[in-house]
Amino acid sequence: MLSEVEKHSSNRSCWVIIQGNVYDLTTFLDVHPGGAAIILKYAGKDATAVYEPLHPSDAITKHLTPESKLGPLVQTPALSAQELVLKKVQPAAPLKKRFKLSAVVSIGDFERAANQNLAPQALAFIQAGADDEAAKRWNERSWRTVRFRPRVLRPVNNIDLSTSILGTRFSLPFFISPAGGGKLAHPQGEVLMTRAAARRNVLHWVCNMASCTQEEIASSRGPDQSIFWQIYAKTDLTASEHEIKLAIQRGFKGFALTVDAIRAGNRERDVRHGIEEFEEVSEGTADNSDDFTTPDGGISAIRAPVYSSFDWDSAISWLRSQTDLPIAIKGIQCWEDAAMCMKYNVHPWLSNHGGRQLDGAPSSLETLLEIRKNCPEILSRCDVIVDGGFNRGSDIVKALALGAKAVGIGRPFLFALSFGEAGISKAIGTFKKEIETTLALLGVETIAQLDPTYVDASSLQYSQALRALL
Ligand code: HEM
Ligand SMILES: Cc1cc2nc3c(=O)[nH]c(=O)nc-3n(C[C@H](O)[C@H](O)[C@H](O)COP(=O)(O)O)c2cc1C
Repeated sequence: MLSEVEKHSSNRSCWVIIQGNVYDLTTFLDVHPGGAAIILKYAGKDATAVYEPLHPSDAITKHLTPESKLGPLVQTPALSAQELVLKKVQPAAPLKKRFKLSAVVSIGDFERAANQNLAPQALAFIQAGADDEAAKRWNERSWRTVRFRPRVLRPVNNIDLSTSILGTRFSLPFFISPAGGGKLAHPQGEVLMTRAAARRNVLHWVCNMASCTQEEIASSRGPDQSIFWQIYAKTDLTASEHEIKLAIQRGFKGFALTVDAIRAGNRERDVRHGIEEFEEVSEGTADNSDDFTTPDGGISAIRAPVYSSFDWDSAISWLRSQTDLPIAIKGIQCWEDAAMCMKYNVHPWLSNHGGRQLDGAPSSLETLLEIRKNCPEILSRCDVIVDGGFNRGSDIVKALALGAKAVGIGRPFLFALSFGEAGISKAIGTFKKEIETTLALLGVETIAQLDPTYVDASSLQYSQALRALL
């Protein structure tokens, strides 16, 4: 049990969890080639995320006695990750003033509200992008470089936003993107997203790192509600196979394999949170200039290791051996990989993970335009999904006009979740209203009527040069 491990957190008794097993490293501390101090930092905790990149795979068998292995951690992985995440969030000080839902006017206001209402560490985890967060900023700004070419004197009476995503019909062309840590925003977590999605007939593409279990989410579904499941392939592929099997039994109607995160991105906003940067200096203060240890990776570091040996052939045949349901590959960042999706009969999901993985990655707009230029048939043969930086309905319309089938929304819905189900519902309604207004002002009534003539993306090339300054 995790609570038992936590009791052994000193040099008198030092237990550490690595890859799901508990080790007693007390006697190993003095002979550890990396020194005792670094291990003691993780005493009583899970050190897998920091251990793995630093050690050869046979380090444990070579350097530890068999008795050091106390056994597997008795707990489901989903629960232990969740417990760890929630433990890391310092309780927010009681709020004197809370941002109220009725004051939210735009999607951006949900982030302003979250800044006020959420615990700072939860906020840092959700907001974080990789490195200097340039990709995260560019995601949003790149869409702003596209302008519309409205048509006038066209009858616009009934606007219909319904569309199909991977073969299932939904009322709106955007969806709740898979994003872990819902309970950081609201104690009930992702089930509230599922419920709000049911009311609005919007897709909730559930994340396998969700803080609610697959079962809780599946059973909170409304009648006839279709939800999809996103997976990371875990190093233990049989665990992922089991998860997919259960998802199929529980009625999930589509899958995504996320491929842009075989390592966790360097999310410094998350890592920096809570670090005390200054220390009192007095004569005799120890010189610690050779202390090369860095703070643990914040909440982002708490995740199961991802299987990193797939190539296209093995990944798709593995997925196909598990399910016949439609599959999207999430994290496509160039037209060549989108063409691979088409070749393998899966759907490309153009995403840079909200700028959380590789800073310098293209925004989904750039990848979409690459596809239009180099291999436009992808757009007719696959459902091309895009995400990253969408916080205006008008930007969603730009993506649809350029050939995207649906748009994923990540952070805005996490911020909205801080208001519970009502917040999610209001966020969906806000996007919907903005899309309807945009379509009316463009002179179209349905998504099918949109095409690239309604937008002009030519100024993107000039803005690209400015990206470095963002
Ligand atoms: C399961 C117990 C562990 C064993 C058997 C072990 C073994 C080793 C070995 C053999 C090395 C030398 C690697 C090399 O030179 O290639 C090493 C280095 C190191 N280990 Fe561990 N280790 C353990 C746990 C940990 C933990 C929990 C941490 C915490 C983060 C850690 C952090 C480090 C660091 C920072 C280095 C130095 C890496 C470098 O110099 O680049 N180790 N360890
Ligand atoms: C806090 C957070 C957690 C996320 N967790 C996952 C995840 O577990 N799996 C995944 O495929 N994508 C994950 N994403 C990425 C989102 O699915 C999506 O690609 C991204 O958030 C879109 O960018 P946006 O936040 O600007 O809308 C996460 C994003 C955030 C912000």
